[in-house]
Amino acid sequence: MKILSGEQLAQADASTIQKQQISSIDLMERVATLVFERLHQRLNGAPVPIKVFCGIGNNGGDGLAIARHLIQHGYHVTTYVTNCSKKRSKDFLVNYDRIKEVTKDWPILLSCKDDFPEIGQQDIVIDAIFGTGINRPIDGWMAEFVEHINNSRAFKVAVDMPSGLFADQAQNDAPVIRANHTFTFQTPKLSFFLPETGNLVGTYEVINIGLDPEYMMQVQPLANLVDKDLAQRMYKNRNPFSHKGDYGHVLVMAGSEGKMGAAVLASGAAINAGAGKVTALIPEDGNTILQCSVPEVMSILSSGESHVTNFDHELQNYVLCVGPGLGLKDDTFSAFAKAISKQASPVVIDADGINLLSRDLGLLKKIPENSILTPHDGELKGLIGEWKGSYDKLSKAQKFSMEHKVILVLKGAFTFTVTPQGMFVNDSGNPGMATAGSGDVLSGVIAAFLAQKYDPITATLFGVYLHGASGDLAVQTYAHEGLKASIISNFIGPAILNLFRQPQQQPPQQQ
Ligand SMILES: NC(=O)C1=CN([C@@H]2O[C@H](COP(=O)(O)OP(=O)(O)OC[C@H]3O[C@@H](n4cnc5c(N)ncnc54)[C@H](OP(=O)(O)O)[C@@H]3O)[C@@H](O)[C@H]2O)[C@@H](O)CC1
Ligand SMILES: Nc1ncnc2c1ncn2[C@@H]1O[C@H](COP(=O)(O)OP(=O)(O)O)[C@@H](O)[C@H]1O
Ligand SMILES: [K+]
Repeated sequence: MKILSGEQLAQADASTIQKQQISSIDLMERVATLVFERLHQRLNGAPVPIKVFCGIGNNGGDGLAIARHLIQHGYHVTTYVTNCSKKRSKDFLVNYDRIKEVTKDWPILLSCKDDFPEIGQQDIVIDAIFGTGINRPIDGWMAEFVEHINNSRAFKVAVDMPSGLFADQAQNDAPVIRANHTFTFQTPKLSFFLPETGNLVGTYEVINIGLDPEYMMQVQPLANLVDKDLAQRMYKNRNPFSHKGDYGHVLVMAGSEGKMGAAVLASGAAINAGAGKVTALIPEDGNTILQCSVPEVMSILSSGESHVTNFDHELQNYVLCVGPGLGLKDDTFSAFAKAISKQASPVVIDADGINLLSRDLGLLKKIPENSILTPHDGELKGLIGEWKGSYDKLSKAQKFSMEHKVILVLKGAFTFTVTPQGMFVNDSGNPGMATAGSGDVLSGVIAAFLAQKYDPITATLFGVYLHGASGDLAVQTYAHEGLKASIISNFIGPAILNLFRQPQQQPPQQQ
């Protein structure tokens, strides 16, 4: 699914009005009806007090139309307009009049602090103050009003976006409604996925409002969301007559004294994700640990006892995955430099591999095009330097990716994959995955898909998605707290099966 900017959504809106021969007021009615239906489905006529707060632009127009539908269906609705400007949108004004068709009461105008209504714990607040048209931080009495809503314990539903939030631009500590749930139109917004603002959205639900398909198809998005649908389309079926040679060989160069687990996790994950063969190049003292932990993985011992000191072996045709638990000793650096210089096809570099690379960024010239680097934020600093906020980080990462022709996997709650061709946001995963070693598993999984001849971008996106999806399945049995890296690895197979499982149908209702 594409993630568009506020500006692109406005263009999509205009293109829809032109091509579908629909007026803007009818499009607003379509949108409001879709939101109402979802609310009605959940509320099922419950007599809860609903307070609808509307701005004076089209987001406010949506709010007024939603309020009208709710009133028409017997809900207990009070409608308010935040009277912050005289410049009201045309479609806001039409819906302002239309509400009179269903109630004797005009919406209550709010113009200052004295007008703020009390908001009860049982209330449902519908936030339709500002959407994508916000063009500056909310200030003055409106800022106090946002705080007033946030201080209430009511359940808050945002229309399109929590008011005050910018769709795709940095904002400092500007006031924003802290929503519990957001109905967003056509595409989610970039700010939903960033750590500074993602928590303001609550859970989100995308409503397809039928914007012009031709525009949606050709527009170059800010990013693409990788969800179950897309992951399913990436999967490659196996040929019944295939053998292990068809699924590639991963060479995991990893581990040092006290960190052999990283080598075990990365190489074990490569096996679990379907690599035909996996070999670990590890320090001598780690051999027993590795062979006892994952018998499916072969080993090559480096001459160093406690850390890897050389890259001498006879293997041909393998995919290199280098870095987990490798350590930062000088002779490990030389072995790392030799290893990456010998590669002709894309490699996966993680953890200490990235730290070693940061020691001499000149080595980037030796890395094959489309190699995959999987830094967490600490490791990323060695590559792109410091940044100020997520938008700056993403822009520096994009520059780095294009300049060095590499794929960057920026790990986090929503992992961003930055490629020279564009940016992708991953939709799977949960906070149970914030546990030591889960990144090692990810690097093994991505290398396994490279070995299975997925192209580098697909191997990365599919690997990142499945890694998160494994965590999401495992958490149902282990809870966030009980999740650990080896469990995530063991759920990769079930996560692949789950890609093709349909959501359970509700049993038909008895008459
Ligand atoms: N995309 C689609 O296809 C569809 C979109 N639809 C809906 O339209 C919404 C976008 O509507 P929109 O463009 O009218 O902007 P909106 O968010 O209502 O706010 C703009 C108003 O707020 C004002 N204003 C701005 N910042 C302010 C501030 N800090 N403090 C105070 N005032 C501020 C600004 O005034 P001004 O800058 O002139 O002072 C202007 O009057 C979108 O989110 C969705 O809900 C659907 O109905 C149909 C399909
Ligand atoms: N809150 C979260 N939600 C979703 N995924 C998460 C969350 N926290 C961590 N993860 C995932 O867990 C992995 C952690 O990787 P990393 O920090 O490299 O761990 P380690 O270095 O211990 O192996 C990443 O893939 C990251 O996206
Ligand atoms: K809103």
